Amino acid sequence: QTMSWGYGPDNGPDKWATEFPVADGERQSPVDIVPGEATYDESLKALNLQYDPSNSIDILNSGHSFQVTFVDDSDSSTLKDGPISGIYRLKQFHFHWGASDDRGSEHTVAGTKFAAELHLVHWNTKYPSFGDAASQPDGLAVVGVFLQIGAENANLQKVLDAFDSIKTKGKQTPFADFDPSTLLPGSLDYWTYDGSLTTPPLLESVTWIVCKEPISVSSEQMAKFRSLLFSAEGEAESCMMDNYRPPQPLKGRSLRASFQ
Ligand SMILES: NS(=O)(=O)c1ccc(C(=O)NCc2cccc(O)c2)cc1
Ligand SMILES: [Zn+2]
Repeated sequence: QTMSWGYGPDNGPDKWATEFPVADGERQSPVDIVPGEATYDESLKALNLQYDPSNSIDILNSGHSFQVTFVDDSDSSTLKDGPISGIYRLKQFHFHWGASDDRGSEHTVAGTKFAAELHLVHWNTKYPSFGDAASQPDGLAVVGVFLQIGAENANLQKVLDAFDSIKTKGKQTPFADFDPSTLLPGSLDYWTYDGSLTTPPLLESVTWIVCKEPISVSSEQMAKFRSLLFSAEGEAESCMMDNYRPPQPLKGRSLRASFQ
């Protein structure tokens, strides 16, 4: 019985290719973003993110991260413009983080690791559902935001305050009226490239949009992230940390910048 994927020595990123051969594919994520190698593209539009806080439903410990899930049966929380065409709906947001403040992000910037990375996951409404979109080359668009150690982030704290009721894998609790735009940086300058999901099934269906400006998180708040468990209730406790995939080869892909 093959163990399910995770981030440990026996089931972590170096082992994923066995069950998910696309792990060695041509458009895998994350990547190391080298600003000097990005091409400024003046045709790239500004990101148009319109989120309705009433669409937030619940917060879940998925066993790999935690996620806040949104109602996506209408165009009330959407991503438009930027590098994409059409309308993409917000499905969920989640994070990746480290066992210590010196690592945790998936994308890196000229080798620099941030303490954590936020992913806002959207799907292309030209397809009937997230699941259908996830298997299409233009099916998904994920906005990535780096978290850098600094001042406490009051907006992020609202998410962390829900952690006591989702400590173990599979637990979820209502999480209403949360506006994810409060987690966006002041500038929406971004890098963009064609990539994949950063966890199995690693589908090569993601237009990545990584914001240049980080948001802040305090060291104490990062400790709260690490209070979650990978393990389910009744299992041997395993702290949720280092749930990030390291950068993958760019393999000739173009990396564009929306800014000079
Ligand atoms: N870290 S990431 O943003 O690349 C990411 C976003 C979403 C997912 C995800 O939704 N996984 C579950 C899934 C994947 C494909 C089809 C499905 O129905 C569900 C995984 C990774
Ligand atoms: Zn992610």
